[in-house]
Amino acid sequence: MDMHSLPVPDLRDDKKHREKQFHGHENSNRFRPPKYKARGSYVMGENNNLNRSSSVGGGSPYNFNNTSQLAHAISFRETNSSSPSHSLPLIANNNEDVDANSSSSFGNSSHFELCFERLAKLGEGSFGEVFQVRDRSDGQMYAVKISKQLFRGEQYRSERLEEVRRYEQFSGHENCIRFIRAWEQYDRLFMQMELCRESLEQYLCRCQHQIAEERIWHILLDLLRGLKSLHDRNLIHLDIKLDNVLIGEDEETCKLADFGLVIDVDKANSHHATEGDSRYMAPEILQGQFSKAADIFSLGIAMLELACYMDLPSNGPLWHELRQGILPEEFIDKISVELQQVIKSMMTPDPQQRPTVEELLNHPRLQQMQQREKSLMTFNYLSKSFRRSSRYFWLKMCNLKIWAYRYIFYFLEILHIHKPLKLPMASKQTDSLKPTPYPPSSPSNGNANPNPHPNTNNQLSNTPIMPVPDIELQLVGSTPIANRDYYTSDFLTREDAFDISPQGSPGIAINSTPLNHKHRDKR
Ligand SMILES: Nc1ncnc2c1ncn2[C@@H]1O[C@H](COP(=O)(O)OP(=O)(O)OP(=O)(O)O)[C@@H](O)[C@H]1O
Ligand SMILES: [Mg+2]
Repeated sequence: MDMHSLPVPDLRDDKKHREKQFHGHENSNRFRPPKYKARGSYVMGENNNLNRSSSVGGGSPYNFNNTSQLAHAISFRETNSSSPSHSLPLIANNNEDVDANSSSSFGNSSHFELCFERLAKLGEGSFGEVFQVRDRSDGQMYAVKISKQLFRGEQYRSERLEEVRRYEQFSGHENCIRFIRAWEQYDRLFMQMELCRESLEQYLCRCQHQIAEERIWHILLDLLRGLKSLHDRNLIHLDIKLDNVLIGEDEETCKLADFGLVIDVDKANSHHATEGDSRYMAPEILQGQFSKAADIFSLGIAMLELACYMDLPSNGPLWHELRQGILPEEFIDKISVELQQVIKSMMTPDPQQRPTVEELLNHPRLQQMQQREKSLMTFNYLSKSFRRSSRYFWLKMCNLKIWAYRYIFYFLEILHIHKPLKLPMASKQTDSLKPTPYPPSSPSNGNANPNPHPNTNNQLSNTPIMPVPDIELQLVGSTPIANRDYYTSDFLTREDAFDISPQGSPGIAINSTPLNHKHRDKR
């Protein structure tokens, strides 16, 4: 193929595009090259699965027909699936928050305004504006993409709704954007999806040329995985570019987004397919050849832009050189030979010679990374289950300890009932402790004076011998058995608890809860 003979796309120069976009002055139609009209006209994928499940009415601020004023949920999923896509977003109970610019009555506000608080504009493309919103019903943050153009006709509307089908299709994949639901109202399409941190384009502008090569490899791996989920279904993205790759909330995972141009490979060449951004466009697209290899080229050139911080041309001599396998040395030299080779292979002019997604995923470097990820996941899984089982085991042990202590104290209690302690008490008792007098000592045991203290013998002969308070019952009753672990020392080595000498106050002795260490400290 003589690549020199390729026609130069007639596009406006957009050198300042990146800066402008980063600062939010993007002209959204700038990147769209003139539409390539392939043979015949592109017929929208059969739309007979379309479910318009629910609708909410409202007076329109515009003058549309009645049907367009109603909010319709759009979904191509099975009606019995449990996903929320069949339902419209919930209208919050408290509608007072509806922003002042919109009319707050249910009758005049769009469903979007009733359900979401618009916080910021995240970006804009040729088809839609994307806003960061807070869902009034659950307080969570989302992104909502609102189509810019009104549905001019059924064909245009069908094309826009096709994007919903694709979002739904890839929503479950880790490297594709998570889709929540879509609905149409006032001849516009609204798509609610997960909120991402930023696009790769914005990331590149923020980091300048300081993205580590290791990170580039990780991004490539993520995008190849996302792309594989499309190619496995025989679908092609046709609009892979930094702006259509989003970085998730974890600031790590890269996700493919913007499925507006996705098309079935088999239908792509016989129908009216739309090519994407000319800066990322594979050369064969100009001849009307749409294939999976076109996505590989776009991903390759996007990696070149990311790794070498190269401003990609949308036309001109450099545009052609890049499509003839000539990569400017001053840029490509910045990266390792290994990465250079991968990018060059992805940008091979002949689409047949380009590696497939599977072949790229089998690259030794990417294999090694996947292997490392797998071992890390296994390690995380094992350590998680070890932590869980050790927690379970420890709980069981604690329960055993609790039961063991309970039994010990029940046992001690029983022992005490049968053999109560008979120790002398101080002659002066506090009023707060009203001890019951000892029963008269039995002559049979010959223990007329049970008090062994020599200094108190005389006093004791005139005063009744006081009993030992029921210490053990206080111990059991005042211990928060169910709430903590027990240590033998808590119960068994507390001298205070059993300190019933005449000087000691029985009141202190009664306060024998093992947890109360203050008493000991005071002394
Ligand atoms: N879920 C999201 N979270 C955060 N930002 C987003 C999200 N979706 C889109 N954006 C931002 O909005 C921009 C435009 O979104 P999107 O690419 O879907 O619109 P588009 O009109 O289809 O664009 P294009 O011109 O590429 O077809 C993105 O480049 C990105 O910066
Ligand atoms: Mg886009």
